[in-house]
Amino acid sequence: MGIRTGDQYIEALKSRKPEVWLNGKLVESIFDEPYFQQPILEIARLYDMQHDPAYQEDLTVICEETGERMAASFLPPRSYEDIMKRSKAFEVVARQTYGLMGRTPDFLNTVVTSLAQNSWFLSKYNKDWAANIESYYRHLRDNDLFLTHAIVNPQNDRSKTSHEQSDKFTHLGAVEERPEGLVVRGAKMLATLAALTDEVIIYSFPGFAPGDERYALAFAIPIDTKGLKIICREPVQDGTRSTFDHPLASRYEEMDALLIFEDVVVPWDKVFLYNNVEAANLLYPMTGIAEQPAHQSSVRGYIKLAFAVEVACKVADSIGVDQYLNVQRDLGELVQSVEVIRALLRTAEREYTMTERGEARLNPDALETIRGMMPEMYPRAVEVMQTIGAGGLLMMPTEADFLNPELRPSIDRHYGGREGVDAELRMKIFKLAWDLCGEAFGMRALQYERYYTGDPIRKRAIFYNKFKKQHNFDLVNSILAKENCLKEPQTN
Ligand SMILES: Cc1cc2nc3c(=O)[nH]c(=O)nc-3n(C[C@H](O)[C@H](O)[C@H](O)COP(=O)(O)OP(=O)(O)OC[C@H]3O[C@@H](n4cnc5c(N)ncnc54)[C@H](O)[C@@H]3O)c2cc1C
Repeated sequence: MGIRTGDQYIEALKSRKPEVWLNGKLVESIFDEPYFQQPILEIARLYDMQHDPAYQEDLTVICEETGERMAASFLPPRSYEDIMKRSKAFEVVARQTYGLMGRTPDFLNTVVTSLAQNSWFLSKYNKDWAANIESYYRHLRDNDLFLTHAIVNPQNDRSKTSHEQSDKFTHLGAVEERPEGLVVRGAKMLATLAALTDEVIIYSFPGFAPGDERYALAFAIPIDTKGLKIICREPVQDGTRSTFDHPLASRYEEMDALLIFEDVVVPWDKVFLYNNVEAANLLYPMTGIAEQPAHQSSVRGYIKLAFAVEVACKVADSIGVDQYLNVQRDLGELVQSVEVIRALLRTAEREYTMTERGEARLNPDALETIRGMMPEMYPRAVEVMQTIGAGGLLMMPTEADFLNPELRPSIDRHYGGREGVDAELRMKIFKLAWDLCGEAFGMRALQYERYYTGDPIRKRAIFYNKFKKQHNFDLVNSILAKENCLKEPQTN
């Protein structure tokens, strides 16, 4: 089939009925559910862009195997040109959603592409796993499917591993092997956009201990597979909020969910890893699933940060406070943080290396530095926005007030900004800012930057430990090696 249109994506959504729970109710029709409608249209728009002559060259490439167009995120990177082709595609998608939708289809396309490109690693343990991921990659690519993923065990008791939890199926694990497939039971988090996707892929961060064999799993299934329960978090919008009042929250709500597997049968040809703690722990370091998705998320994060910084600058300019030194200092800091991320991204792309098997991998240190800095830089941008917007963020009336002819003269008189910024423009700017720095939507977007790629604290500690192991400390060693003799005291 090749690249899908938005309509084809929506038709697929309408054709199935996954078990999605929202606000205590089973969702009857995903497409007709008001909470989901606008985000569905945003995703559909991304599929349509693949067919739009204005974007097609940036977003798609011709598949060598099929001769059809495919999303550029399915292109296995084998050169600098491939890296930059993908980078451009990630950026076009990110710009469309202002970086606020983190789990657009391109994200997991890169995960499956990197797993398939490195199937040699799985074949060391089981030839079928390698063949399964390769054919899954083709299935995903050729049908242009939309995936969610859940790779983290719910918190429950973090001081214990999976097999030590009081219930052995609190965390997702294998129950039994049957001829038709592997039966799995338990929960996994935090599947963003799960209700709106076609399929889900499960794998895990490293960290399995002996005894955790049943939890060492990787597989994929359609989102409407029997026994898969999707429980959504409390929504941040209800589908009726005005785009004037909530220009971002009303459009880009990415619903997160807990996935509970109630004796779900995973066909054997969709199992990529099972019952092998060593393979599960090495999956990240050996297959590039850290780097390829990190490329997508770095580009997206860069756009999101750049957007937040632009909003902060507009807030300051609209009320004339950016003439003050302290405000200029804060905004200058934010602009520099965008430049830091941009520079790191370009470094990661330029300083790629080729693996023995021909994969072009971005510089992992630069990518990890982006992932280490963003959890501080993005919240800082939000904090500066709150500080500069101050009380003004809390006095904005609604679209209904604005449209009321009785109120309008007062609004026009009292809600304007500096000269040249009328009440409508100022309200629009401040409402953008409020969605980012006050609304639940904005707090979720902030929490996303902190945690979407794992715990930033432990990730930074891992980064330091790797540095210590691999770095030769030649600068300091060279001075230590010099003969810095203590001078003998001069005697006359
Ligand atoms: C908005 C959002 C969207 C997300 N989307 C997805 C998604 O689509 N798919 C997906 O799979 N995941 C997703 N995630 C989940 C994300 O991967 C996890 O939140 C992240 O890995 C952190 O894990 P945790 O939330 O369980 O925190 P925990 O690991 O439980 O950490 C909680 C706190 O305890 C500390 N802590 C916990 N364990 C230890 C330890 N062993 N040593 C030292 N300190 C410890 C941490 O430092 C942290 O401060 C999303 C998260 C967010 C916030």
